[in-house]
Amino acid sequence: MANEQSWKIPPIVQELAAGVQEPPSRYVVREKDRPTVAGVPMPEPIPVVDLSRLSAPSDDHSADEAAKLRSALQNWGLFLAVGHGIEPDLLTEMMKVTREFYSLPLEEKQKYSNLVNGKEFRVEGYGNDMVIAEDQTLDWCDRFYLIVEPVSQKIHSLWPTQPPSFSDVLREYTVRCREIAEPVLANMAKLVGLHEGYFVGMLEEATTYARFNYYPRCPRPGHVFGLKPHSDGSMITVVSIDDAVSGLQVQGDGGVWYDVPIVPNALVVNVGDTAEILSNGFFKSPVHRVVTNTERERVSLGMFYSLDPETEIEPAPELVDEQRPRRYGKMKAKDYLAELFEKFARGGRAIDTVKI
Ligand SMILES: O=C(O)CCC(=O)C(=O)O
Ligand SMILES: [Fe+2]
Repeated sequence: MANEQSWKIPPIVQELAAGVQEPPSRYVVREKDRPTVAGVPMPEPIPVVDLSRLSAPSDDHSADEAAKLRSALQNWGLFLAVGHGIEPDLLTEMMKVTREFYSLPLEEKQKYSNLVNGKEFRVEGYGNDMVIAEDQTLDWCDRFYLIVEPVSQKIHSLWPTQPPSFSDVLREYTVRCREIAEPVLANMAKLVGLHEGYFVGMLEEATTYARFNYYPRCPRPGHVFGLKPHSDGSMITVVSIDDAVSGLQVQGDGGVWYDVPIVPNALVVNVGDTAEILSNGFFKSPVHRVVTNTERERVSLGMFYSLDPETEIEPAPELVDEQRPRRYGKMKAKDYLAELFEKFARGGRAIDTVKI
């Protein structure tokens, strides 16, 4: 029986997409906000940073690479990481089990639903957007969120038993991804004149979320968002994007949307709102979105390095002075996350609520 709140429980897009010729109206973006599916190629090539060079003992290479990182983070808030040490086989395997998970029958995936008792939304689990308003525009994607670190925060019952290797591959990938995040954060701290361990230290015992995204084919890519424009709430995010199907776009100066190209075995690393706030605006958390296509489904996996829920997010005192007054207020990480979901649902940005 449909009750008055049934709009709060959106359908699984994968199921919906299999049966419709047109996206239902709840997915259709207002005309003025609709995406141009072929984004603009980057005006300059998207920065590629070789992490093996960045971490090499001080020599010319590491200085060159640090300069590239600086310009990438200041101009785009995002770069493609190569030389990151994760073997191509592990990347391939991670994406393979992601696709296999989404190929499972609906009843199997629903065992990990993000709706507690079939109605209360929580971040972790499998499903769709948190719906807070009946007129909210929904995204053309399904997602599966898991806390992967620290072990004490994991919700073990949400770790899928199918495909059988999913959990092992994810555990291995989590360890290896942290080996990427930490040197990037150490270099980011150095770029703003903080000691190397400043940001890394804040992430010890903090929460890392894995978000598996699934974007079904869409009969009208120009009318929907795979993922609406947003910035991530994390400190940084490491994303493994589909190696064959593009769709990720980043907003550059003047509001222009640029396609992020696929570079084999590279990972996308982007700054999140937390790093923007902690750095007092030195780093910019880029607005990005995902567009769909008529031909092929697409998957991606984001690892969101976030602060411990009880920690206050606020500019590092060392980065606030008369020349650079404080640009952001403070908010507990857990409250920021709640704000992020709320704002995301309404198409806004949480960071705007703490800007001074
Ligand atoms: O699918 C992608 O390429 C990006 C996903 C993303 O931006 C996110 O999960 O926050
Ligand atoms: Fe994102």
